[in-house]
Amino acid sequence: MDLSDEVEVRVREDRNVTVAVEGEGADSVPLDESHLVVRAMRAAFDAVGQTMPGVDLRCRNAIPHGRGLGSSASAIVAGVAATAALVGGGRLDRDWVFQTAADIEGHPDNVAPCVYGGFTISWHGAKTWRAWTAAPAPGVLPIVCVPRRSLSTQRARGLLPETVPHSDAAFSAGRAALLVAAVRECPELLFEATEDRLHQSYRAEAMPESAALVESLRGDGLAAVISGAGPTVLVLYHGAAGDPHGESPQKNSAIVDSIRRRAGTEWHIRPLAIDLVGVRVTSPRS
Ligand SMILES: Nc1ncnc2c1ncn2[C@@H]1O[C@H](COP(=O)(O)OP(=O)(O)O)[C@@H](O)[C@H]1O
Ligand SMILES: N[C@@H](CCOP(=O)(O)O)C(=O)O
Repeated sequence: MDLSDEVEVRVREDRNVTVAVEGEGADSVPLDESHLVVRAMRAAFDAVGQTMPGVDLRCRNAIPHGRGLGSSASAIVAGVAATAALVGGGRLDRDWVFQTAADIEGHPDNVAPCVYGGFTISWHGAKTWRAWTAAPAPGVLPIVCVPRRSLSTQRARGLLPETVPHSDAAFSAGRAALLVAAVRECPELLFEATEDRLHQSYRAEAMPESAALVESLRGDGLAAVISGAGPTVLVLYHGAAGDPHGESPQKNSAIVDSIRRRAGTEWHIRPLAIDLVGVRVTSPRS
């Protein structure tokens, strides 16, 4: 989705590292070596066998933290992409960034869309992280409902059971396959494709308001799910069910207004474009 942080990196003459943060996380993230972008840069320099130079980092953050919108993956990808550009003379090797960032994050779920943009499926192959990317069908509009309260991915993970019933696993495999067809070609199937039996009910106790909003929006026929590990609610909208005209700007704005009314003032409702490019490195500013 088209929601991104910006990290400006200036190489220093000495080995010191400074961090300045504006926007999301400005009052909570550390400003020292433990800052996630610094950690990612250091790990990426280690991976290429080079010593990290001193840098001044300026982070302008737009992605809310701990909301299931992949802020940690974005920070890691920013640090690794900056390193790739510094060691590669400005050239961005996306595949290397993907491998390195997924190693650091420990899974590729959010790193893959950050690096490549679009709709991605990612997994671990025999030896390396793998990703398949494609553009969603025209007119699929993601709408995120972001609550004020955050929830760490670590806590949400802790609520998942070690095992699930075989019937739920089979149901989920079918829905995962259906989701690919729905996002790529048949958005009218998005509602059924987003039925979940793998994580939402287990995590509901940690985010009851999100679980209630998902249920209420799905009651209206909207394809609402928990985004990532939560607590953001994501709606994948594509016109009203049975409407032959599909989406339109007016209808999109009407649906956003209706979600706003339903969710209430505790939620920030944002329609987001789909970014098909992924991480970008721009030339040094003068
Ligand atoms: N831009 C950033 N800069 C520094 N640290 C970050 C940044 N984004 C995320 N983090 C770290 O990652 C944590 C959130 O990660 P996580 O719980 O996985 O949630 P999310 O769904 O937002 O990725 C934050 O509390 C912070 O420690
Ligand atoms: N899909 C994974 C990872 C979610 O990460 P997040 O940072 O988007 O919350 C999961 O559900 O655990």
